[in-house]
Order: sequence, then C-alpha cells, then structure tokens
Amino acid sequence: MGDTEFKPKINSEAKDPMLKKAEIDYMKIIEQKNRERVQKLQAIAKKNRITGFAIGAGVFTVMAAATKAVHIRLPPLPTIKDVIRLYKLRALKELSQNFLMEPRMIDKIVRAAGHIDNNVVCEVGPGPGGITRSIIRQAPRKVILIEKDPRFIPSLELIADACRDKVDVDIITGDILKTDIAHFVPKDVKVDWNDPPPALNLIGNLPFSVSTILMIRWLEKISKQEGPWAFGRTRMTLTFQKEVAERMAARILDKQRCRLSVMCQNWCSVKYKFDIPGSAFLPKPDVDVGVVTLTPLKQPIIRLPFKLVEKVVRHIFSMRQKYSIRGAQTLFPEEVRQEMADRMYKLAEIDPVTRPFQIVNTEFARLCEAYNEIIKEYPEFEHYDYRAPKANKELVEE
Ligand SMILES: C[S@@+](CC[C@H](N)C(=O)[O-])C[C@H]1O[C@@H](n2cnc3c(N)ncnc32)[C@H](O)[C@@H]1O
Repeated sequence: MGDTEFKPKINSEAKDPMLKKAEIDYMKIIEQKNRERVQKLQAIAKKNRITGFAIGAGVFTVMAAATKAVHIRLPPLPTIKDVIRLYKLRALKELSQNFLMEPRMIDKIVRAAGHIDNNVVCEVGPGPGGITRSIIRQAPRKVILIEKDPRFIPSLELIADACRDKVDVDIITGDILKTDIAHFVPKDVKVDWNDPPPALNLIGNLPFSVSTILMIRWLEKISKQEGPWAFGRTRMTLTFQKEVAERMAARILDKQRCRLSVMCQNWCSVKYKFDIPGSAFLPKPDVDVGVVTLTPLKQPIIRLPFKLVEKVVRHIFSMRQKYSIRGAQTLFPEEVRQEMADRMYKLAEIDPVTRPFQIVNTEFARLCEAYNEIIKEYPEFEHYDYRAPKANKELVEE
C-alpha cells in the first residue's frame, strides 16, 4: 500500500479547534516524513552505487547479510500523543492506564523480546498502540491484540490498516483474564516442549491492576502446558511495578526474595532486563516500572502440581523473618503441627532454623516432596488450611 493511499480515521465532524490544529499538524508531519524518506532513499541508493563500484563483489555478501534483518516500514502515522489527543483518550485509573510515550523505551521493550520477525506476537493491553507499532516494524507473522477498553479500537485499527497486506492483525476487545489466547494462534506454531521456544511471544506493558494475578495464572498454565504453552515454551516480555519485577527475579538472600520469586523461578528462567522511569509514561505512575522476560524451563525445579507447590511455599513464607519451620508448621492441624513439620524437615534434610529467604528452589523441591509424602500417608491433612484459603490473593498482595 502506497503512502498516498493511506487515510487515517480522523473525526472530521469534531468542532474542537484543537482537533483542527491537530489535523493540520498531522498533515504537515506526513509531508515532512515523506520528504525525509525520499531523501534517505536517495542517499542510500547513491551510497550503494558508490560502495558497489569501489569495493566490488566481495562486499555483496556482507550487504546481503545486513539486509537480512527484516523490518516493516509503516506509512507515517500520527504520533501516539496525537492519537491520544485526536481520539480524546483520557487515561482511566481503574484500568491502570499509563501510556508509554518514549519511542526509545518502547523499542527497547520490543527488542528485549528477541527476534520476533515471522513470529506470532500477542500483545496484552496495547492501549493507543505505541508498542504495537514497534512490534509490527519487526515484521511479525501475526499480531494478536487483547485490549479491554474499546475506546482504543479505532487507533488500533489505524495501525492494522497501515500494515494490511504485510501483517495479519487480530484486535480482540476483551479481558485478558478471560481470553483464550490459544484460540487465535495458528496451529502450525506448535513445537515440542523440549524444543527451543516456539515462534510465539507474549508482550505487554501490563496494567498494574492485573499484572501479578495474570502472572500467577500463567504460571499455572505453564505448569500444565496449557493455553499459549500448549504450543511449547512460549516466551514472555512483560512490565511490572519495579518492586514486583524485582521480587520475581530475586535470588536467595535478596531482600525481595518471596513466594513470587520461588514460584516464577520454579517454572521459568526469569530475567530482569531494565527499568523504565515513571516519567516515560503519561500520566506518570507513582512507581517506576521493571521489564522482565520469562522463558519456561524444560523441567520445573519442583516437579509437583502447581497447587501443592503454591501451598507449601506460601506457608513457609508466611513468617518471612522467622525460622522457616514455623511457617511449615501451619500446614498441619495444631495437635500434630510440631511433629509433622519436624518430620517434613527431616525427610527433606533441611535445617529447621533456616529462614525462608535462605532456601533455594532445589531445597523447596525437597520440602514439597516431603510434604507430598506426608499427605499421601495422612490424606486428611491435604485440605487443611489454618486460615481461609487466600492463596492467589495473598500472593498478589505480597
Ligand atoms: C499500562 S497501559 C499500557 C498501554 C500501552 N500498551 C502502552 O504501553 O502505552 C495498560 C493497558 O491495558 C489495558 N487493560 C487494562 N486491564 C485489562 C485487561 N484486564 N485485559 C486487557 N487489557 C487491559 C488498559 O486499557 C491499557 O490500555
């Protein structure tokens, strides 16, 4: 599609003089961008001719390799700032809307996902589409956008229109917590679990209000190889509140080490990539943001069902500063508490005075195995919960 055919959806009936000015500004931007593009192409063509003549055929291989990096050039689009103004997209606090405004940061998030050309990319909460544009420039095979707020649909359609014929874009208006991503993924993406990750990526500047609960749900799906993980070890590149991101990646003895660290690292290789200052967003959130990548492990460290692992780890961390056996005791009814916890630690060969944040995941594995042995012998303990079952809720609030 040529640039001249490109017609953005601007509300021409709007009476707001700011909009009129925005439209004029937008046309000026397009003109300027077209001029720059032509100049750039002319310069490249000239340079190629000179290089070709001067250095000869040997350079051809290098040039061919350099051009291998696939990129899609989108026709000039209004800036995200203009989109927000044109469509009057006031950020809604209840949907944790903070729009990432810095193109450099946006590209950095997408780069953190690695090579996504020819991949299927599912973006969670695309909002006005800043990250979406950057993803599309990397020439993915297909983009699946899941956005709860329907006000963003026109701005996302604008992008889908701009890359029509090049990238297949599915725009889904819905809640990520209720959307079956797998439904939109082409079946041929599937690889075996032990193969390198499939050509499927999950990317999202997640809404703070759902990021941790979503992560926990996804970990459970990973443990069962369901949803996007029915296609293999699908990678994730996600943003979290900096503090949450640090917890996810915290190693033993780190002051942020908590249940979330043990759970995330049990099923995934977690990498804290970089921080994004709050000032890069509009409106500016109260906290900074951390970008994390997660790649599911071929084998979890604790090879037991998600629910059992979650329960044992939650109890052990319930008294973070105390001896870890104190938390483990609460797994059992009061009358047998001490005896059973002692047995569990003995079976696991863990020193009862170890603090929760000093326990590595392989030791948690032994503790979970020991607990599993005990509940096989005493099935009545399995459903014992000394407090109301607040499992996932507590993990989120940690
Ligand atoms: C922090 S904003 C990020 C917007 C955009 N990706 C960016 O980086 O500028 C979070 C986005 O997620 C959307 N969102 C909030 N809750 C959601 C949910 N449950 N399911 C899908 N999207 C949601 C919001 O409407 C918003 O567009």
